Amino acid sequence: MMTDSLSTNNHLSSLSTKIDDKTDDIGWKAKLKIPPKDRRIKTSDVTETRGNEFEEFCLKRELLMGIFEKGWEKPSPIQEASIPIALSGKDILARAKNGTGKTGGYSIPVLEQVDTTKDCIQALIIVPTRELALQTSQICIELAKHMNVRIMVTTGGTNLRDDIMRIYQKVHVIIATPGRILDLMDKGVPNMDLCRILVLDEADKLLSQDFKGMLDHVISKLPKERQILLFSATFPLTVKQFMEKHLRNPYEINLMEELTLKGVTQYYAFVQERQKVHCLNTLFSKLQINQSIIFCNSTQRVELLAKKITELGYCCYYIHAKMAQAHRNRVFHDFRNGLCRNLVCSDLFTRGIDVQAVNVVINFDFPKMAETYLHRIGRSGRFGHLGIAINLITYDDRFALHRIEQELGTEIKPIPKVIDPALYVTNMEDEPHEEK
Ligand SMILES: Nc1ncnc2c1ncn2[C@@H]1O[C@H](COP(=O)(O)OP(=O)(O)OP(=O)(O)O)[C@@H](O)[C@H]1O
Repeated sequence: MMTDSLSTNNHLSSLSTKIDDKTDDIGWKAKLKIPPKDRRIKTSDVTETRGNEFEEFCLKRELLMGIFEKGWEKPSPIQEASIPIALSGKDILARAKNGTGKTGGYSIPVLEQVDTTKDCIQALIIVPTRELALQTSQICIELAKHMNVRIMVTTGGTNLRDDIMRIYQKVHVIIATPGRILDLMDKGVPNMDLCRILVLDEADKLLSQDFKGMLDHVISKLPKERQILLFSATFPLTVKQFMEKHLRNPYEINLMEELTLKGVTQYYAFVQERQKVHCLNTLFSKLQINQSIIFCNSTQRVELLAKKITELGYCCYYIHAKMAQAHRNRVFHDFRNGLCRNLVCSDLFTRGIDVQAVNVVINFDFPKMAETYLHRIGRSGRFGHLGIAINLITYDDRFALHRIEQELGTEIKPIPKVIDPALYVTNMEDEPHEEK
């Protein structure tokens, strides 16, 4: 009898534990600090999913908490496609449109795979610019908020000795620009023996001539058994050689039937070089700019134009690679926080930079390459939102305009007298808005 009642009691207590677990299971989500919902219209570039939930990927509870507290309710198409495959340990080449969530597509599986009981570097994420490294590390830190993962960012333009000291403390994930991580590796500072995951974000840029084979060098320092994840919106043929050399039977994801974003309407205005500033002035007076990014083709022109815009009476920051890093950081930080409406920049900001409030991109100077054009206009219309891209085209640019239109299979229309605000202005009533 005794035994029976004991076993019944045990049974009851295990039942109540299960019920507790269950309520806890429901309860943990209710306790999260979820940011206000983003109710802006989104295009099918991010809404056309298979209907998966983040919970379905068998992620650690702590990671799920970070994802939901970031305001990410459901995985975007690239996240649905890449997370399960990356978790299976396969090499991946993933191509998806700008602003559709590639960062989450690799950082979620990276964070999930880190074993926090081990005191060693387990993943290396490389990106082409310092600002992008900062942005990416910020996202990883937010996603890992409830985990014990130690994340470190290391880029040029900062004190090398400080970074060396930090690496000697416990680090699990490093986010770096190529020059700095190679510097550190050449000094034998980070122990990469157990770093089994390498991510190249904006992979085609990292594998371009701009980085002179640096990535081959980085890979030579990693263990033989490793997983490589390549992400970008553009994969020119030049990437093939690298793939054949370093990737093992990679899983290819290509979510880009068309190349341009559905939410971004593109226009051109024919102008003479000397009319460009006047034309920009007209655009400023007519457009409803929430925030804008204006691209020039050289650092000199960035500074000159920023000066002219300021003289016209508009608030404007500028950023390019020849500025001191501390200054660059301040500009990036303040622009992202909406302290100024317009940012003039070089191609430093062409890739990856995510400022959700940008609804207008202006190519003050038209780029030469279709890839550059695509990434530049992708600074607006983030996560399926609306935006416009306006290109100032001189006589000399006319062939490049047609070539890029053809290469991207897209239409860049002549600018109409009036641009319908419905194409690029969302109701920002619920959002913080600073008058300039
Ligand atoms: N699942 C999600 N739900 C809601 N928002 C998301 C989700 N995933 C990402 N985002 C948001 O979408 C924006 C764009 O994401 P991200 O910068 O990763 O895009 P990307 O594809 O890497 O863009 P690019 O090609 O320009 O580098 C970010 O502001 C990010 O917070």
